Amino acid sequence: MPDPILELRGVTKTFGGLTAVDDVSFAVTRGEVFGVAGPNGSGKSTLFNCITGIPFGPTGGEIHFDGTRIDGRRPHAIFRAGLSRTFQKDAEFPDLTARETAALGGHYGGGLRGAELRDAAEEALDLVEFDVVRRDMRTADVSVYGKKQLMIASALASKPSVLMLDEPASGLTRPEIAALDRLLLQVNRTGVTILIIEHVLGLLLSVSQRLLVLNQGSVLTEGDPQEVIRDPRVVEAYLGGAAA
Ligand SMILES: Nc1ncnc2c1ncn2[C@@H]1O[C@H](COP(=O)(O)OP(=O)(O)OP(=O)(O)O)[C@@H](O)[C@H]1O
Repeated sequence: MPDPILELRGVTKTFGGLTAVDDVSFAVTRGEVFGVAGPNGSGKSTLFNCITGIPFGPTGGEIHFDGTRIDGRRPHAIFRAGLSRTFQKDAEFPDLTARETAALGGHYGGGLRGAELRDAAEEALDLVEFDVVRRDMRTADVSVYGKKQLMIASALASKPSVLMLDEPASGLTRPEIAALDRLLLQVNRTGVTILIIEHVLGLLLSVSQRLLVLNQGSVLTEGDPQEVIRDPRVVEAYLGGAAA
Protein backbone atom coordinates (compact mmCIF):
# COMPACT_ATOMS: atom_id res chain seq x y z
CA MET A 1 0.00 0.00 0.00
CA PRO A 2 1.38 3.46 -0.85
CA ASP A 3 2.17 5.54 2.20
CA PRO A 4 1.24 9.17 1.40
CA ILE A 5 3.41 11.78 3.11
CA LEU A 6 1.70 14.71 1.40
CA GLU A 7 -1.87 14.83 0.17
CA LEU A 8 -3.71 17.64 -1.59
CA ARG A 9 -7.50 17.56 -1.79
CA GLY A 10 -9.21 20.03 -4.10
CA VAL A 11 -6.59 22.72 -3.58
CA THR A 12 -7.55 26.02 -5.20
CA LYS A 13 -5.91 29.44 -5.29
CA THR A 14 -7.61 32.47 -6.74
CA PHE A 15 -6.19 35.95 -7.26
CA GLY A 16 -9.24 38.16 -7.72
CA GLY A 17 -10.91 36.80 -10.84
CA LEU A 18 -7.99 34.51 -11.80
CA THR A 19 -7.96 30.87 -10.67
CA ALA A 20 -4.23 30.06 -10.72
CA VAL A 21 -4.66 26.60 -9.08
CA ASP A 22 -7.98 24.93 -9.75
CA ASP A 23 -9.23 21.99 -7.63
CA VAL A 24 -5.90 20.12 -7.59
CA SER A 25 -5.74 16.74 -5.84
CA PHE A 26 -2.83 14.30 -5.65
CA ALA A 27 -0.83 12.31 -3.11
CA VAL A 28 2.94 12.01 -2.83
CA THR A 29 4.23 8.68 -1.55
CA ARG A 30 6.85 8.70 1.22
CA GLY A 31 10.33 8.31 -0.27
CA GLU A 32 9.54 9.03 -3.91
CA VAL A 33 10.61 11.75 -6.32
CA PHE A 34 7.43 13.38 -7.62
CA GLY A 35 7.73 15.66 -10.64
CA VAL A 36 5.49 18.60 -11.52
CA ALA A 37 5.45 19.87 -15.10
CA GLY A 38 3.34 22.24 -17.16
CA PRO A 39 3.61 25.21 -19.48
CA ASN A 40 4.55 28.68 -18.26
CA GLY A 41 1.83 30.16 -16.09
CA SER A 42 0.11 26.79 -15.50
CA GLY A 43 0.24 27.27 -11.73
CA LYS A 44 3.27 25.20 -10.67
CA SER A 45 4.93 27.80 -8.44
CA THR A 46 1.56 28.90 -7.06
CA LEU A 47 0.93 25.27 -6.11
CA PHE A 48 4.26 25.13 -4.22
CA ASN A 49 3.38 28.43 -2.54
CA CYS A 50 0.04 27.00 -1.40
CA ILE A 51 1.73 23.92 0.08
CA THR A 52 4.41 25.82 2.01
CA GLY A 53 2.28 28.86 2.85
CA ILE A 54 5.03 31.12 1.44
CA PRO A 55 3.83 33.74 0.80
CA PHE A 56 0.25 32.46 0.91
CA GLY A 57 -1.83 29.35 1.52
CA PRO A 58 -4.69 28.11 -0.69
CA THR A 59 -8.07 29.80 -0.90
CA GLY A 60 -9.79 26.39 -0.96
CA GLY A 61 -9.20 22.70 -0.36
CA GLU A 62 -7.10 20.77 2.15
CA ILE A 63 -3.40 19.90 2.44
CA HIS A 64 -2.32 17.05 4.70
CA PHE A 65 1.34 16.49 5.59
CA ASP A 66 2.38 13.38 7.45
CA GLY A 67 -1.14 12.90 8.81
CA THR A 68 -1.66 16.53 9.89
CA ARG A 69 -3.69 19.19 8.11
CA ILE A 70 -1.30 22.07 7.30
CA ASP A 71 -3.26 24.50 5.11
CA GLY A 72 -3.86 27.68 7.07
CA ARG A 73 -0.78 27.07 9.24
CA ARG A 74 1.95 29.69 9.35
CA PRO A 75 4.87 29.15 6.93
CA HIS A 76 7.47 28.62 9.67
CA ALA A 77 5.26 25.98 11.33
CA ILE A 78 5.03 24.10 8.01
CA PHE A 79 8.83 24.42 7.58
CA ARG A 80 9.43 23.16 11.12
CA ALA A 81 7.06 20.24 10.55
CA GLY A 82 9.55 18.98 7.92
CA LEU A 83 8.54 20.53 4.62
CA SER A 84 11.41 22.50 3.14
CA ARG A 85 11.64 24.30 -0.20
CA THR A 86 13.91 26.17 -2.56
CA PHE A 87 12.92 29.15 -4.71
CA GLN A 88 13.62 30.16 -8.28
CA LYS A 89 15.60 33.19 -7.19
CA ASP A 90 19.23 33.17 -6.08
CA ALA A 91 20.66 33.30 -2.57
CA GLU A 92 19.24 36.24 -0.63
CA PHE A 93 22.29 37.01 1.50
CA PRO A 94 25.28 37.31 -0.85
CA ASP A 95 27.65 38.47 1.94
CA LEU A 96 27.17 35.38 4.08
CA THR A 97 29.77 32.66 3.72
CA ALA A 98 28.76 29.41 2.06
CA ARG A 99 28.68 27.78 5.52
CA GLU A 100 26.40 30.51 6.86
CA THR A 101 24.06 30.24 3.86
CA ALA A 102 23.79 26.49 4.36
CA ALA A 103 23.01 27.06 8.04
CA LEU A 104 20.06 29.40 7.32
CA GLY A 105 17.58 26.60 6.69
CA GLY A 106 18.77 24.68 9.73
CA HIS A 107 18.16 27.74 11.89
CA TYR A 108 14.78 28.85 10.54
CA GLY A 109 13.36 25.48 9.53
CA GLY A 110 15.08 23.16 11.97
CA GLY A 111 15.20 25.48 14.99
CA LEU A 112 18.85 24.45 15.45
CA ARG A 113 21.47 26.51 17.30
CA GLY A 114 25.22 26.44 18.04
CA ALA A 115 27.15 23.23 17.42
CA GLU A 116 24.04 21.35 16.35
CA LEU A 117 23.37 23.95 13.65
CA ARG A 118 27.00 23.93 12.48
CA ASP A 119 26.97 20.13 12.25
CA ALA A 120 23.66 20.09 10.34
CA ALA A 121 24.99 22.68 7.85
CA GLU A 122 28.26 20.76 7.42
CA GLU A 123 26.40 17.49 6.90
CA ALA A 124 24.14 19.13 4.29
CA LEU A 125 27.18 20.60 2.50
CA ASP A 126 28.76 17.15 2.47
CA LEU A 127 25.59 15.62 1.07
CA VAL A 128 25.48 18.08 -1.84
CA GLU A 129 29.25 17.61 -2.29
CA PHE A 130 30.10 21.28 -1.79
CA ASP A 131 33.88 21.61 -1.90
CA VAL A 132 35.31 21.87 1.65
CA VAL A 133 37.88 24.51 0.64
CA ARG A 134 35.13 26.82 -0.68
CA ARG A 135 32.99 26.79 2.45
CA ASP A 136 34.35 30.09 3.82
CA MET A 137 33.86 31.91 0.51
CA ARG A 138 31.26 34.68 0.22
CA THR A 139 28.09 33.24 -1.29
CA ALA A 140 28.20 35.98 -3.97
CA ASP A 141 31.55 34.61 -5.20
CA VAL A 142 30.35 31.02 -5.55
CA SER A 143 29.61 29.67 -9.08
CA VAL A 144 26.05 29.32 -10.41
CA TYR A 145 26.09 25.57 -9.75
CA GLY A 146 27.66 26.17 -6.33
CA LYS A 147 24.79 28.51 -5.45
CA LYS A 148 22.33 25.76 -6.38
CA GLN A 149 24.22 23.37 -4.12
CA LEU A 150 24.03 25.93 -1.30
CA MET A 151 20.32 26.49 -1.81
CA ILE A 152 19.69 22.74 -1.58
CA ALA A 153 22.09 22.39 1.37
CA SER A 154 20.25 25.16 3.22
CA ALA A 155 16.92 23.41 2.62
CA LEU A 156 18.44 20.11 3.79
CA ALA A 157 20.04 21.58 6.94
CA SER A 158 16.57 21.69 8.52
CA LYS A 159 16.52 17.87 8.13
CA PRO A 160 13.23 17.86 6.20
CA SER A 161 11.23 14.79 5.31
CA VAL A 162 10.04 16.50 2.12
CA LEU A 163 12.23 18.72 -0.08
CA MET A 164 10.47 20.88 -2.68
CA LEU A 165 12.58 22.22 -5.53
CA ASP A 166 11.35 24.97 -7.88
CA GLU A 167 13.24 24.80 -11.18
CA PRO A 168 16.64 23.89 -9.72
CA ALA A 169 18.23 23.40 -13.17
CA SER A 170 17.57 26.92 -14.48
CA GLY A 171 20.76 28.59 -15.66
CA LEU A 172 22.86 25.41 -15.50
CA THR A 173 25.00 23.90 -18.27
CA ARG A 174 24.41 20.34 -19.45
CA PRO A 175 27.28 18.84 -17.39
CA GLU A 176 25.96 20.74 -14.34
CA ILE A 177 22.45 19.39 -14.96
CA ALA A 178 23.93 15.87 -15.08
CA ALA A 179 25.66 16.57 -11.74
CA LEU A 180 22.40 17.90 -10.27
CA ASP A 181 20.58 14.76 -11.46
CA ARG A 182 23.05 12.55 -9.59
CA LEU A 183 22.90 14.82 -6.53
CA LEU A 184 19.09 14.72 -6.31
CA LEU A 185 19.04 10.94 -6.51
CA GLN A 186 21.72 10.85 -3.80
CA VAL A 187 19.59 13.08 -1.54
CA ASN A 188 16.53 10.94 -2.26
CA ARG A 189 18.47 7.78 -1.29
CA THR A 190 18.96 9.24 2.19
CA GLY A 191 15.17 8.96 2.62
CA VAL A 192 14.13 12.50 1.69
CA THR A 193 10.94 12.66 -0.41
CA ILE A 194 11.36 15.14 -3.28
CA LEU A 195 8.82 17.26 -5.16
CA ILE A 196 10.36 18.94 -8.16
CA ILE A 197 9.13 21.54 -10.66
CA GLU A 198 11.41 21.57 -13.67
CA HIS A 199 11.34 22.84 -17.25
CA VAL A 200 14.40 20.77 -18.18
CA LEU A 201 12.46 17.68 -19.21
CA GLY A 202 15.49 15.37 -19.39
CA LEU A 203 16.22 15.97 -15.70
CA LEU A 204 12.58 15.74 -14.69
CA LEU A 205 12.09 12.42 -16.49
CA SER A 206 15.36 11.04 -15.17
CA VAL A 207 14.72 11.71 -11.47
CA SER A 208 10.92 11.44 -11.13
CA GLN A 209 9.17 8.22 -10.29
CA ARG A 210 5.81 9.87 -10.97
CA LEU A 211 4.91 12.96 -12.91
CA LEU A 212 1.95 15.34 -12.68
CA VAL A 213 1.18 17.81 -15.45
CA LEU A 214 -0.69 21.03 -14.76
CA ASN A 215 -2.44 23.03 -17.44
CA GLN A 216 -4.22 26.31 -16.73
CA GLY A 217 -4.22 25.51 -13.03
CA SER A 218 -5.79 22.05 -13.33
CA VAL A 219 -4.30 18.55 -13.29
CA LEU A 220 -4.09 17.38 -16.89
CA THR A 221 -2.74 13.95 -16.02
CA GLU A 222 -0.54 12.11 -13.52
CA GLY A 223 1.34 8.81 -13.58
CA ASP A 224 4.42 7.05 -14.92
CA PRO A 225 6.65 9.82 -16.38
CA GLN A 226 7.36 8.04 -19.67
CA GLU A 227 3.66 7.39 -20.25
CA VAL A 228 2.60 10.88 -19.13
CA ILE A 229 5.01 12.60 -21.47
CA ARG A 230 3.66 10.65 -24.46
CA ASP A 231 0.04 11.53 -23.66
CA PRO A 232 -1.20 13.55 -26.67
CA ARG A 233 -2.92 16.03 -24.33
CA VAL A 234 0.42 16.68 -22.63
CA VAL A 235 2.23 17.03 -25.95
CA GLU A 236 -0.41 19.53 -27.03
CA ALA A 237 -0.45 21.55 -23.79
CA TYR A 238 3.14 21.33 -22.65
CA LEU A 239 5.02 21.28 -25.90
CA GLY A 240 2.45 23.29 -27.84
CA GLY A 241 2.05 20.39 -30.26
CA ALA A 242 5.64 20.81 -31.49
CA ALA A 243 6.57 17.20 -30.68
CA ALA A 244 3.36 15.68 -32.06
N1 LIG B 1 0.79 36.88 -6.51
C1 LIG B 1 0.07 36.77 -7.62
N2 LIG B 1 -0.91 37.65 -7.91
C2 LIG B 1 -1.65 37.54 -9.05
N3 LIG B 1 -1.49 36.56 -9.95
C3 LIG B 1 -0.54 35.64 -9.71
C4 LIG B 1 0.30 35.69 -8.55
N4 LIG B 1 1.17 34.64 -8.59
C5 LIG B 1 0.88 33.97 -9.73
N5 LIG B 1 -0.14 34.58 -10.41
C6 LIG B 1 -0.73 34.12 -11.67
O1 LIG B 1 -1.08 32.76 -11.51
C7 LIG B 1 -0.83 32.04 -12.72
C8 LIG B 1 0.11 30.88 -12.44
O2 LIG B 1 1.41 31.38 -12.22
P1 LIG B 1 2.61 30.48 -11.70
O3 LIG B 1 3.78 31.37 -11.49
O4 LIG B 1 2.16 29.65 -10.57
O5 LIG B 1 2.85 29.54 -12.97
P2 LIG B 1 4.08 28.56 -13.25
O6 LIG B 1 3.49 27.33 -13.84
O7 LIG B 1 4.92 28.40 -12.05
O8 LIG B 1 4.86 29.38 -14.38
P3 LIG B 1 6.44 29.34 -14.78
O9 LIG B 1 6.68 28.00 -15.40
O10 LIG B 1 6.53 30.45 -15.79
O11 LIG B 1 7.25 29.59 -13.54
C9 LIG B 1 -0.29 33.04 -13.73
O12 LIG B 1 -1.37 33.49 -14.52
C10 LIG B 1 0.26 34.13 -12.84
O13 LIG B 1 0.25 35.38 -13.51
